[in-house]
Amino acid sequence: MRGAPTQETDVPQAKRMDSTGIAPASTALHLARQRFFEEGHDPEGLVPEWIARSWRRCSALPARPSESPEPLPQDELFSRREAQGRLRRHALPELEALAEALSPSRVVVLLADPQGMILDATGSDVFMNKAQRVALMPGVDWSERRRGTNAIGTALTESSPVTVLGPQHYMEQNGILGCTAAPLLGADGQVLGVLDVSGDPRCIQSQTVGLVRMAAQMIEYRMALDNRPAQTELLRFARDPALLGSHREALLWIRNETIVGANRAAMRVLGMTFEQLRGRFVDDLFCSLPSTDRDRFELCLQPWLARPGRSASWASGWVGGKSRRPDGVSTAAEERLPQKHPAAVSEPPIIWDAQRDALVERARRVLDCGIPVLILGESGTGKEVFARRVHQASQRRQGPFVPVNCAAVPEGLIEAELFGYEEGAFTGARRKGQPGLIRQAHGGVLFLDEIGDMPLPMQARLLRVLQDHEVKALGGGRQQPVDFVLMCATHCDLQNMAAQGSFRTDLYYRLQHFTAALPALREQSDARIRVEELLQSMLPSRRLRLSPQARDALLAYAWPGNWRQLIATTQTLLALAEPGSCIELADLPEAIRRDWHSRHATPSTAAAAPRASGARHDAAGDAPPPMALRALTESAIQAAISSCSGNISQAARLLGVHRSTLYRHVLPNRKPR
Ligand SMILES: Nc1ncnc2c1ncn2[C@@H]1O[C@H](COP(=O)(O)OP(=O)(O)OP(=O)(O)O)[C@@H](O)[C@H]1O
Repeated sequence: MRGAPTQETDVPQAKRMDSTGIAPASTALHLARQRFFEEGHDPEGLVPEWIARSWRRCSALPARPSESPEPLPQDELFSRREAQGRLRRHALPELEALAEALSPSRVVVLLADPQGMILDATGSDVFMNKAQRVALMPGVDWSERRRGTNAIGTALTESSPVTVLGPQHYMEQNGILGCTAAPLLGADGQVLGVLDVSGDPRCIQSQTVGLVRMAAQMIEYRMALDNRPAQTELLRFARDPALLGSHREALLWIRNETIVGANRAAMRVLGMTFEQLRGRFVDDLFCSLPSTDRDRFELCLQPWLARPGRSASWASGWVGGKSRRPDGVSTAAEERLPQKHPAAVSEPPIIWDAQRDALVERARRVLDCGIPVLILGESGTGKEVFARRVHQASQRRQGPFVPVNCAAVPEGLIEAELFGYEEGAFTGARRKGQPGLIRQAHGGVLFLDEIGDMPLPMQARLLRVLQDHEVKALGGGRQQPVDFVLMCATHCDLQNMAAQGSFRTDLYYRLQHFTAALPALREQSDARIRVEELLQSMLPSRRLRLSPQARDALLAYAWPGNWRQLIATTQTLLALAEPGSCIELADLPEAIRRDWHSRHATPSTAAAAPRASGARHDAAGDAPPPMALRALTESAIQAAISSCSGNISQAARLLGVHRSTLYRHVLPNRKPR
């Protein structure tokens, strides 16, 4: 059974937390644990009701949840990810934006499939390492059956957002976690997956809970619009016309005048559950419906639905299916609103200029002659966006564009991923073998991102493929001809790496014929104009304004994460602000506020600034600045990287951490792929 549209009761629970952790609730909680686990008494009244329900369910399980679950083998995890391609396509950008918004906290953002299997994780590597100790990582099943009461599993079972803090977890070992999760629901009421933020229990604040729910709503909205069931019409409505076209608009799917689907916003606006809505005639709910597919219409609620405080009229619009014109003339499906509210629904705009166009054109000419293109630039400068534009402009635009992030593929798997493998090539190989990404790029472009991180033996194999235009899969088989052009990207100094022996010189000479260097945002003389352009194209969709101070802070900020950081920040501001409101300096992320304060500091404001931005401040004024530890870490990392001539894998070995951990430090805004 699908529950009420939202389970708000867990927010106050999170709110009750103070800076010492779960203290206010802890006495009752420990008493509840003792009574339940040692004396067998029901915990009702001592813990939130969904925790009590879950503990009861877990104690009735035939087998105790596992304390040390083994993660799935890599290839099985790949298959599970492949099976959830659509979910991941819509959810991963939100995971990234959430991790960005929560980055100062020690949290990880997780995506799990409808069975509770964690597919993806991104966020603080400090907490990621801790989470791995309790197997909170991709490839592990966090259903209630396997891991007892926990936010992912319990949200799935309850079909409702839940927060589980510290000892509320069924298993004692999971008491180090604070987790808040929201199930991702399809229009037909099916659970499509779960979005979760986990961290130290003190990091799970009511703001975290709100952000997770908002991100879940955003994912559900994108998925809903991406997959309208056949023969249905979509009625879009909202209490406030400004919400039309945003992820907060209500959606009802209607077939033959009957409701067959609804999103969470529709359930909330109408005050009905999915079960109460499904099968109902749409005329039962509304006195009048739009007679055409106009995008603005005063919609009137049936008197039986009207309640004090519930407004009876909304703006609305129809999409697709048969037209509701009075003359009964049918029209083809029309997706009108997304075009009218582009920034709210569609991807953020790409800001381009004539200079980049000229660079694309030069790269296109080179690519069309079969010569590799090397793109240089810091993380987030748009190297992949650029590569895709070159591909789209090239003669190979009908062929595939296959991106591979060499830094994100585990070292042991990169060979199989790239070159493919034959049936039974190694333990855990998929039964039918796999063609490999190089062969998938046949007729198109292979884009190797972070080529500087490709292991040396792989570089030798890649070079052979580039020379022979043939590829041979692991585990035997014959050489197969391949026709692709290579585009590569890196933020490393490949020439220096080649001189130091950590990158093959012959491969370097093969790649460096044409390089396109993309400047960091802060290096562009017209950066302020570019940032303004992006803000101008995203903010009006929600009728948002910027206070002069907020505008100045955003325009003057150096954006170390470049476009990626700028977009994630703007999307978070859009998500959090009320439509029609004015964004103030205080609404901006701490780093941007701090930067603004440091530039506008007078002797007296300098002392007040950190306090205003919420940072800790020592009364004596001689405490180390809050960033000292991070600065120390960064300088140790930079020293290790330079002593290894930019080779991340070597630097990671030197520091005794995994290279993906190092990448997260060097490129804090990397996207998972
Ligand atoms: N010119 C641009 N205008 C607006 N958004 C952009 C622009 N270039 C890139 N972006 C956005 O910034 C984000 C990062 O882009 P992209 O992945 O191309 O960067 P990258 O340099 O390849 O990063 P990395 O090296 O970390 O893989 C994406 O969300 C992309 O849409």
